[in-house]
Amino acid sequence: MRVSDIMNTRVFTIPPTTILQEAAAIFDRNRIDGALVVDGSGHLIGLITKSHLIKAQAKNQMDQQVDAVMTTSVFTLRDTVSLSELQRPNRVFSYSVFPVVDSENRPIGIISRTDLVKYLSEKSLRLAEEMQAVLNAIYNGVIVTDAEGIVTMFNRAAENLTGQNAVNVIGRLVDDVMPNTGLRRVLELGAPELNQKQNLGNCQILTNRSPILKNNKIAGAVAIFQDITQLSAVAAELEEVKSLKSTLESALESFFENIVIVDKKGYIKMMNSSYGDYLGLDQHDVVGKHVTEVIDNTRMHIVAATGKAEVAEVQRIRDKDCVVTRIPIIKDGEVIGAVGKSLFKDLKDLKAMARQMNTLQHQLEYYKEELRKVQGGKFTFDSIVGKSEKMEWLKTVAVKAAKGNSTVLVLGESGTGKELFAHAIHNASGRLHGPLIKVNCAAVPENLLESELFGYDEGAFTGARRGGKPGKFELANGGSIFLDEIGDMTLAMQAKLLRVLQEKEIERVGGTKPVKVDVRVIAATNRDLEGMIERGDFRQDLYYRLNIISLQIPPLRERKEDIPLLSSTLLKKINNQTPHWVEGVSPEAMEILMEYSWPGNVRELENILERAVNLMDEEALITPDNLPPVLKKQHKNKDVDEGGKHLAGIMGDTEKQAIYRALEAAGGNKSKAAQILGIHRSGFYQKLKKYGLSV
Ligand SMILES: Nc1ncnc2c1ncn2[C@@H]1O[C@H](COP(=O)(O)OP(=O)(O)OP(=O)(O)O)[C@@H](O)[C@H]1O
Repeated sequence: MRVSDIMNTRVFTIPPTTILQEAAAIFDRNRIDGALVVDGSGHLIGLITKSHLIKAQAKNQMDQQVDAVMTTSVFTLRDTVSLSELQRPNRVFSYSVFPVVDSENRPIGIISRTDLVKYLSEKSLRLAEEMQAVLNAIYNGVIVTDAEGIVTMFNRAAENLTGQNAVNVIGRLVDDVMPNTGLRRVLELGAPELNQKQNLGNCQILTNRSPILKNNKIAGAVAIFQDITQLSAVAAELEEVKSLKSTLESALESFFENIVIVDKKGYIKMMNSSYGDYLGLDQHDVVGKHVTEVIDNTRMHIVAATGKAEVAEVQRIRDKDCVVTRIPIIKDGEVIGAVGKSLFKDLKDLKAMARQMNTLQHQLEYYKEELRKVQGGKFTFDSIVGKSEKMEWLKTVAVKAAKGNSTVLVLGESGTGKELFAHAIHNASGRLHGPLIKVNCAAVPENLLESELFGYDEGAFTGARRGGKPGKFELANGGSIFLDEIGDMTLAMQAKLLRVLQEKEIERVGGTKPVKVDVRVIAATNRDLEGMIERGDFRQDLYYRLNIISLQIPPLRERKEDIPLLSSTLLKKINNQTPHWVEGVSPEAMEILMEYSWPGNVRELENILERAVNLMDEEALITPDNLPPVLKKQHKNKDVDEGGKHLAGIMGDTEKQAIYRALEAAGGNKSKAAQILGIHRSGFYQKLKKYGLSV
């Protein structure tokens, strides 16, 4: 607003030569308090007021001219001067009237102090209203107090944020209505407090508090605050995203595989250091480059464009065939990029891993098998390989024998599979859920065998365990006991065993009362029990007890037709324990195996195959080279004989067959077989030995 809008237009001007007496008359006549003094050209040269006249009258100077008392440093207001200027200089208020002049300094009006005050108070009211409107319009809460801490301003945002009504707050001590504003402290210390976080109900606010200074004195305090709950949530989310990103980056870094991530246009967003190292590039330098510029034969940009995954593809990178997988990254149903990883940086790695896995798989199978063995007789008749007539017949007899409860005596040379039969019998019997306890009578020291078999009571002997110890018979209760190498038992032990078989009860060493046991006995030996009886080394009565059902397992040389099937079954077992996987036996090697006499029977066959597999590198079939010299030597001798078998050979074969048939007819009883053949028992034994036959 301009001065002319509010000025008083009644302008009284008088020349400087006017006598004061006259001037007083003009003032009275026109009821004015002052007049402007102008020169002959009408220019303002001063101001004379009633107070000038009063002072001159007191000094008896009323006959003097106006210019003697007028104020010359008069404050003139040009019409063009904005009223806002009037608020600044304090001296404005030291006069009761002020001249308003034009650009030529000619008075065009007068403005009184009363007008100015009136105007200024109206203006400040308007200003206050405007300010309130502005404050209400802003999003930040504003609380203003005076120097006493009385709230003078409280905007709408402050109302919303605090839940308080301005009407209830303004005019009251800030501490009474809002104890946490901190404004009292600001008033006391005069120091601003900026960026202060504080909780307000469920919100979090950020406040700036400052003192309001007037003439270097604290005239009040203001707090400006805003709700940063959402901002905090966003910041927290951002923190989370940041930490997730760094976790992801470290995860990718920790992978041994090469990993690259591209955006939908195929520009690299991330590459792990493993990939960078592999390419011989700095992983950070490649970010932002198109993937085709960085990785040979890449299809990452295609996958990012088509959204179609490509799994386990071979890609030549840096002159090596790598196995790579490319997966599109899909967000909200849209492909936004692709991640690629090369699992094997060289196909050779894949092969090595396949080999390793194969080995592990085989080892697993092996240990499973071993565990099965430890846990009990898990071999069944299906585990006994053999399609020869002799083996088929033996298995049929054994299956029948298994169903009953009678003692079974398994006879046969070492390595023929006696233990296998013992397991199979147990598992085919009604006792299969009970234990199968094995005792190798030859392996346990003679003096310990009794306590091993029957257990001992506490204090039975020095060093006996407290509480005693159950023997194998007690442990086998409800199941079967496999007494291996029974022919190696002393006569004294034989007597004790016989008693157990008869009484079906045992007596612990040092024990006083017998313990009933329900155990089926399966005994085995490779020794000639009948011959031992004759020599007085084995009790006949025990033999009869054991020999209720006897199974004579033929040696391998008498069932060579089983060799191919046995070989392939045993090879599978061996493969599970060795790093190589051998398919089978070559026809040439098989010919040698078929010719060999196999004194060690199936166990020997197993050992020879295992030896061969261990000597092999990558070959799939066992060849004659992989077999031990002793086998090949026998083969050569046979070749030499092949040209013409001399009579002794033919006679030997015939004799061997006759002995075998006699044994069969006698049900394995050697004395009877000798009788059938009409020869003496001792001569019969010699022939058995000569031809490697066993009962
Ligand atoms: N018919 C068969 N089928 C499969 N494997 C067999 C067969 N016969 C024997 N074997 C295997 O040959 C090895 C020797 O078998 P086993 O221990 O049963 O013989 P054994 O007659 O009890 O020997 P020993 O008298 O020396 O104790 C074992 O590894 C067994 O699994």
